[in-house]
Amino acid sequence: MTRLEVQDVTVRFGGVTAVNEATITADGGQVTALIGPNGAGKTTLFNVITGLQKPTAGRVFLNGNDITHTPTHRRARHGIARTFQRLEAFGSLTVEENIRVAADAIRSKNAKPARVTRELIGRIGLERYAGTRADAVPTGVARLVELARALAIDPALLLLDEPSSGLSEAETETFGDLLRDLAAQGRAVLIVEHDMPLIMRVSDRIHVLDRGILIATGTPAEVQADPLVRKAYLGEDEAPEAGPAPDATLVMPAVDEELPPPLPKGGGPESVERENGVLESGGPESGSWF
Ligand SMILES: Nc1ncnc2c1ncn2[C@@H]1O[C@H](COP(=O)(O)OP(=O)(O)OP(=O)(O)O)[C@@H](O)[C@H]1O
Repeated sequence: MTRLEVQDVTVRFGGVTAVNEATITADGGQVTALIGPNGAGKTTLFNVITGLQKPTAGRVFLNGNDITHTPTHRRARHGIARTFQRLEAFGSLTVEENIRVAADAIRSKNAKPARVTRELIGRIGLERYAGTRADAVPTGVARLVELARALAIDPALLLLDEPSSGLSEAETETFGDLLRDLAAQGRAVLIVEHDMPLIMRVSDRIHVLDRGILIATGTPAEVQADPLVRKAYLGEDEAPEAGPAPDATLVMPAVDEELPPPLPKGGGPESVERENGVLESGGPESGSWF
């Protein structure tokens, strides 16, 4: 079974310590979440796992093998796939062609790229957009194209960076089910996401980063009841006294009351946002967490 281990990873950018001795794991068959406020170091840690960012210190292991210095393209061959916060699909290619390009990369595994592409289009529900240019589809659909492209290499470890931004409520619901299915297939799914109801619903385990430091790891209920996490959510002055673990379903409304409401979910086709031809994530830019 797949196992990712990130051990004591530190990343410094000049005087900024983006990640500070963080240790996290992600296992096959599970959805693992990495959450934290803006600037907590989540994307930096993803970059370390995929090889885009060299850690200042610490190591990364996949199935016990040290991949800390393995180049990004070789990590992909080892079964690590990733989607980005800022969408990366080829705008001038159709949705189908985008997926096909990725599927072509696994020829060596004896899978037929055309069949893989067709199956993914059906499975992710992209039939309607298969012939549409990727730069002409709604943001939510573009996110699903990213996911399909990542799945085309049949990854053992799937890293998703804010995959639900731009999805409508209904699309998010379906997306959550899809994540559970992917884990049920034995994949390790590691997700960075600001949509807390989604995270609490789909995650087996959650790691919480705050200013580069791992402050908690546990089940959704454990993490929501953790005094340090609640302090990070509510701010220094508003943190409640540490008390008995509240029921997970009770925590969310309480937290919502304390913070500004989250940005609304993208509304499907109407939520397309583009800048210089690049599809935007539409993700939350505010400092609010829940
Ligand atoms: N290339 C870089 N050079 C300098 N500082 C950086 C760089 N990349 C990230 N940082 C800083 O490192 C810290 C962590 O950033 P990171 O993007 O990893 O956080 P994040 O948790 O993913 O935030 P968000 O939720 O907003 O995406 C921030 O203070 C950020 O400004």
